[in-house]
Amino acid sequence: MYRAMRKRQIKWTVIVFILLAGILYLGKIPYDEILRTEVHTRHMQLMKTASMLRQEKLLDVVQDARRLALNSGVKSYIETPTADHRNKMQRALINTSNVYGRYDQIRYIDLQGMEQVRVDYADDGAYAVADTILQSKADSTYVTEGLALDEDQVYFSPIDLNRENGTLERPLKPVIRLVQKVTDSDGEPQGLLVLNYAAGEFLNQFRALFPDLDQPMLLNNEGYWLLNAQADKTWGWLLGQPQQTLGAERPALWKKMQTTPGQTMELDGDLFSYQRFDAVNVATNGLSSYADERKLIRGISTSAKWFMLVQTRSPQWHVGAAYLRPWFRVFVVGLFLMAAMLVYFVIASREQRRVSRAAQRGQLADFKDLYENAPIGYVTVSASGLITNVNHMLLAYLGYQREELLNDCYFMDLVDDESRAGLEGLMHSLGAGEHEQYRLEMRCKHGERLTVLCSVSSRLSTSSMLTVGRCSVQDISQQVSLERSLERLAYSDSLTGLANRRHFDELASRELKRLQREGGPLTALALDVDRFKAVNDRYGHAAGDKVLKSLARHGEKLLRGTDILARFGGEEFTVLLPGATQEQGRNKAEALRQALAEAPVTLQAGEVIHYTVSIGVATLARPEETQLPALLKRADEALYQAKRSGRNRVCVAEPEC
Ligand SMILES: Nc1nc2c(ncn2[C@@H]2O[C@H](COP(=O)(O)OP(=O)(O)OP(=O)(O)O)[C@@H](O)[C@H]2O)c(=O)[nH]1
Repeated sequence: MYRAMRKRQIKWTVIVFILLAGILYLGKIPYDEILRTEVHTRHMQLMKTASMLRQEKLLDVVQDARRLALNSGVKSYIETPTADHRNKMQRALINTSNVYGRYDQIRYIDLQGMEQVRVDYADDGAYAVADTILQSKADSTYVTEGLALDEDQVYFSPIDLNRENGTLERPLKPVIRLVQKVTDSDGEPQGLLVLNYAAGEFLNQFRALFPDLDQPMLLNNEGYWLLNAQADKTWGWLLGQPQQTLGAERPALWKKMQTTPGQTMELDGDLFSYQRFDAVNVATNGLSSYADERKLIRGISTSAKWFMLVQTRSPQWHVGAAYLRPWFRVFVVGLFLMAAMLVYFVIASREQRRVSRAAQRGQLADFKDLYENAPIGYVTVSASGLITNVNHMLLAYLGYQREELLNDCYFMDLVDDESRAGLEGLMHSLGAGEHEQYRLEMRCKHGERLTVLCSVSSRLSTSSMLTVGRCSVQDISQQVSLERSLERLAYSDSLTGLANRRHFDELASRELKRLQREGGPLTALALDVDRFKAVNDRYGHAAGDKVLKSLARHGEKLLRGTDILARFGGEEFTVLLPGATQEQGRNKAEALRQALAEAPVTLQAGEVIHYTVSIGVATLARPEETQLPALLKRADEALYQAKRSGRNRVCVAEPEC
């Protein structure tokens, strides 16, 4: 049994563990979705901020160029290109470079593409380079584009790395060239202002916007990295590494970025968010004061189309997840332990209940068996005495079918009126919860009576009201019959059935007490068969017995109900006549003598035995119990006197003094 229980416990523990794991896993899915959404929201917010930052930076550069174009030093050289005015222009350019610190170079290039003034920015400040290293930039795209500008337009070059004399400057210096056309007071174009914006500033600020959990990247329109945590992947098209593109590394992502507006996607467990940088959307970024400027910016919509890409690696995007915290792991272990304990206790208690129910069923079956097949009768009654159950033996006792009694018959209806008192006592004991025994006469179906011994037991409610009563019913008819036989044997003469000496003494004592209370005389007769020995001798002992029985029957007939006739032994009989005076006693004795003398006994052989009796009579006028032996003695003496006087006669004893 315990092994089966252990197996069930293990089986259910495994099932509950699988269910719990399933629930936790299912709970993790939406939870991860929330985390993804949080990361996505953060990515989007930061990219929006970055977009605004970029826009702000570019428009600041435009503003700087505009201001510089209006600078008096610049203007004076344009109007009158003297050496003095050139110095003024140089100072203006140096000034601007120093004030903002974000221009690697600021140049003034004439309409032929020749550098007229060039101010470089170094760690210790801006300075004008020597005239000897000024170069012609007529072949540069930005010069061509600049010369084609309308008035008030500016041109932004694509981002590039700065070169010195044709070779890339180290460390790498990302640069965006801004070209502003300048005109004289007549509106005639005179040259170009070219500001090399050191974009490293912006790239660093862009990077600093994002927390360490995220890896922000910038890519140009062709998928080359401008910014990447792995620096060796950047500027591939300028460093002779054309394969270093996002398109080569993650084709699916790159394709998605080109076809779908900004969104988040998960690749190999990492979360990616991307967004296109689009200068045309300046107004939507809240920089409405610059809204008009965008119309004036040329080239930005194509050459400066970048992509922002933010990657948050798998461990990072759920780094704050509750299920990675130590307390959650403790909670889960606790949960599983509790589940295991719960399974253990539930199954143990179910097993205990099962065992207990089986035991109860066994007990109930035993009880039913004992009840139904008991060798004595059982009857169960409700509070009103209605029979609700009865066993086989009681049905056999009474001769009923079960359906004749069940729920249709009251126990009282089965008890004889003679036992009313016993029945009342029985019902009282049932109601009081007493265990008592009652001897009752029950009525059988066909009218016979059955003497039974009923033992009662009952179940009471909490308010001491009878709920169920039960009686065990034992048939004691045989016992009662035996008792009566024994009683007869103990109190009667076995030959004649008359009272024996013992019974006579009891009956006489009772009568004496009554007479003492009520008053009245008492007469005793002593009766003896005359020459009985001769009867025995002549006809045999059996014939003598027949004579004695005949005498007893005739004597009983002649006497009153209150008179007591007893055989003391042999052929001697005694009669007690309560309330009879001496005269009445003598008359009764005489009547008895005559009747017996006239009642001979006929034997089977046809012989007739005539016999006579002698009777002695003695009377007590005021009897007392102690006087009985003396009374009987006096009657005996009178009997002897009758014998001596010739027999077949009545003699009366002298009254006592
Ligand atoms: N058949 C029979 N005889 C009995 C019984 N009890 C005593 N007897 C006999 O009764 C006889 C009594 O005889 P006795 O005492 O001599 O007296 P009797 O013959 O009647 O003579 P008297 O009394 O003097 O008239 C004896 O023979 C006993 O054996 C009995 O129960 N049945």
